[in-house]
Amino acid sequence: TIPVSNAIGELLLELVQEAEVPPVIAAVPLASAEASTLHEWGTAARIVRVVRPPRSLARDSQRPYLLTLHGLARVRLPEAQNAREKIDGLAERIVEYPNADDDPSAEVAATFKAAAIKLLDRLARDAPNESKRDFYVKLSNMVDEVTTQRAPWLADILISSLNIEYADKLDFLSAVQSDDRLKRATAVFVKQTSISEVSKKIAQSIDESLSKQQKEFFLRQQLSAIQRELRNLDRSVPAASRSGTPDAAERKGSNASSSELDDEDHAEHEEMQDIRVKIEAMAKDSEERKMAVREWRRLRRTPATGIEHGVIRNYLEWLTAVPWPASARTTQTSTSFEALRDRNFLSKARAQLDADHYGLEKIKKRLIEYLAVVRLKELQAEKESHLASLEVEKHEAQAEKQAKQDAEAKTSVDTEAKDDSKALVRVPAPVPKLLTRGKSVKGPILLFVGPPGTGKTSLGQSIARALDRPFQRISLGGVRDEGEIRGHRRTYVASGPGNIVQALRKAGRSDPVILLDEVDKISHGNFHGDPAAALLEVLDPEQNHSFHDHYLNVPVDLSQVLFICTSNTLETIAAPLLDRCEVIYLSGYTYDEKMHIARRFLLPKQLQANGLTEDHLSIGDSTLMHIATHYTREAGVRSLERAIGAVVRYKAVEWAEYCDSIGVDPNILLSDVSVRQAPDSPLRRAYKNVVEEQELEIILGIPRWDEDECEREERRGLVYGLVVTGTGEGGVLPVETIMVPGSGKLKLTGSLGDVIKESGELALSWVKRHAYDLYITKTHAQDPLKNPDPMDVHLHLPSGAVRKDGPSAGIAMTCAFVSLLTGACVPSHIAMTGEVTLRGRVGAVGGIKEKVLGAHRAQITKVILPWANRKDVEHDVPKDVRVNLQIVFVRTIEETLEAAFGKGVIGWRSDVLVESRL
Ligand SMILES: Nc1ncnc2c1ncn2[C@@H]1O[C@H](COP(=O)(O)OP(=O)(O)OP(=O)(O)O)[C@@H](O)[C@H]1O
Repeated sequence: TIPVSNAIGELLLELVQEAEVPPVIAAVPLASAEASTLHEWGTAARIVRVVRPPRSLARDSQRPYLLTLHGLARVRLPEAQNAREKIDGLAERIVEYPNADDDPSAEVAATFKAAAIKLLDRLARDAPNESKRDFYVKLSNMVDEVTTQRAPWLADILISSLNIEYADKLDFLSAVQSDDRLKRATAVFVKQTSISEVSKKIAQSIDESLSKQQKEFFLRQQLSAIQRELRNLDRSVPAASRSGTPDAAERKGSNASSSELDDEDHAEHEEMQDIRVKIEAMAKDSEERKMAVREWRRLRRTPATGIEHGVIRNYLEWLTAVPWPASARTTQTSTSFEALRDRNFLSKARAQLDADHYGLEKIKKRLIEYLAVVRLKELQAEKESHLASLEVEKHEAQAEKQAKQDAEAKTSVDTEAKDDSKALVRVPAPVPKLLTRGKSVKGPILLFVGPPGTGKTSLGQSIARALDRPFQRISLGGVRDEGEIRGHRRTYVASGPGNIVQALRKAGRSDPVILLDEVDKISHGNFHGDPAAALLEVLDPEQNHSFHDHYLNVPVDLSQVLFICTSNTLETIAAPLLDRCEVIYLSGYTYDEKMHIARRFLLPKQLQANGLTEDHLSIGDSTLMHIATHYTREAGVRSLERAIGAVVRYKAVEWAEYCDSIGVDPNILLSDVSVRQAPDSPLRRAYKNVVEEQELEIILGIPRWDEDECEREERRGLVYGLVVTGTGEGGVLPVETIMVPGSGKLKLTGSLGDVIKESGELALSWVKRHAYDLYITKTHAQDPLKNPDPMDVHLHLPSGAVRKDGPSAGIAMTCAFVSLLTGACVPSHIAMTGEVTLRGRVGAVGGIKEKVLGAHRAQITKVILPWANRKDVEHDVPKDVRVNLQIVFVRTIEETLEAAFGKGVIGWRSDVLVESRL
């Protein structure tokens, strides 16, 4: 059955209706699919049926007639080339009937049958479905059973019904003789068989290479399809049947609106893409990129539901989140170098430090020097790397030029008959390196040492602000495990990177300022490794460009990070760590400085934090001073800030109650309230925006330091020494002595170390040696502790739980023994520090600034210090403290006794004042 155009269809229909027997026509194919000329051979066929298109579509001229024909014999068109126009008019006389009644030879028929069966078997094997296979099998059986005479007829049938090239079919149609037809059919079948064999082979090999990936792909597709189905199933369960379950409401909510929780496939895909983009942004050939690529591949291979998948994914997230220099450079150069290139950088930095901190002049000066050095080095490094990149560009241009020249030379060498002298051996010039890594661009590591609350941490923040870099703080207090700094290996459950890498990630840039807080509180070697040793690697500029974090397991470049350490004391810091740092001492503030800090920084900060303004609350100088002296006793300002915060909060409550009572919004200013005040009401309260000194007891409670003041008394055997506590704060410590019945021994208590014990014994020995000169005994030979009655001396330093050591209490203990044995008292406004020798000399001691400031805070008015410490007082003690304090410098114990007890109070037999100079 073939479609024919409407015109031909109408004609044929007429013909059929007019004819008595079914008419015979010639069906002639086109010479090729695209050609407009006819083929020379066609088929004579009887018309079986002509079908008109349905009436509803009749007007549609595109709709063809369907013509069913019964083929009878081959026909030939001698004038096929120009038969086209005649055909359109349906010519009557055009064909010849060649005679094709000869018998084929048995041999040719057998070959034909073999070829046909082979092809049909192959087609049956490769058939995509059952019915096709049956079709080929039936044909094959027909071929097998056909007689030699009928073989050409079967060849005609096979060629017409198989999927064979058009040109081959036309060629076959042109054959008339039986043998010729069989031979041509055999050739076509052999060709078809080999085509199908080759294409099967190709398909198989492609299939093998794809099957692994496809298998994974198909499985994943199936998995997600199953998950989707399960979700749909879950949604279709009636809400009532789930209402008893705890998460019913939640699920109901998610059904109602298409929540982002449903979109997990999409989110998952986006996250993976994000990781991918970050990996691609990493520097080529860098360790981190290699590692990331390796892990990425592993991730793709592991099933998404496995534990391993989560571990690798977590690792990749960390690895890609660290700001690696190459990926970060583009963003950070623009901002951090911008700040450094600014001509006013130093003056701006100075202004920043001044805006954040009061006083600390020497420290600020040192910090400005430090910042200047950092700036110079960074700019220098940037210039060098710029030059290096120019060098690289130059080198690349040269290499390109050289390659071009070489190519030209080669062609000329080829044409000039292989002249050896022209063959140039070029040695490539070494490629200059880009200075991107391993280049430390910072100054020394700063270590701020001082008592709590003296602004160490906030100075670090100011430095970061001045450099326009992110600030991160890592608290090392109580860090016992090396893993906290270096991370834990990935084999540990729930492992992660150390706090250095975490800080880098949070900073988001490879050049932040990282403050290592409380380095003195880090613990040293134990069975968890040595965190202090790990810190050494972090801080060593020679090593930290390839810091090793156990979790990431690739070197991390810390050379761009500015590290600043803080500590309360130097005593517990390991020597190698101390060696890497430049120590800057912050020794505490005088009351005057505290007043300034409170007024300019702490009060405004607390007002803002508690939602008030200066209009709502003002605290007078004397009130602030009362808070500082009676409620705090510290080197820093942290307790002061807390106390001010408590006062501000108290007033904030008062203000809110007041506003509620008069019915106004608490946001308005106090000055506005007076205008809008509501008429008198019984609920109305009063509000006073000034805090007086006497109100403090109601707000802050009973002063903490009043009792201590009272306890400082003038007493036999009691002397006040000056100390520095473990946190670096200076203060006053009483040295108490009493006589108890005994046998002339010395008893020392109060958690004393060896050195302080020895200096106690030394002081007593000196007093015993000079007991006669001091009018304690009547002869040189008498022991003051055995005469008239045998007694023991007990020396105690209060705060027994706090460990004390050092030689600096020497003169205080000596004075205490003298007071105990003579009965004379040292006034309670005097405090002293100094080491004694057996000869009665007074030696220099440390911590003078802290001690003097501590004495000043404790309202001591006279301090006795060793002569050798005059320079410390001159350099370190603020002028306003020196003005308010009488400082006496002493060289010997005799001078100390005179300064402590008063001139002439302690008698001295003058005949012994001659000391041997031998
Ligand atoms: N000179 C100052 N000027 C202004 N504010 C200051 C000054 N010194 C300290 N402060 C303020 O005191 C508070 C405590 O300071 P910070 O936290 O820096 O103390 P720290 O020395 O780091 O203490 P710690 O040793 O306990 O860590 C901060 O709010 C800080 O702003």
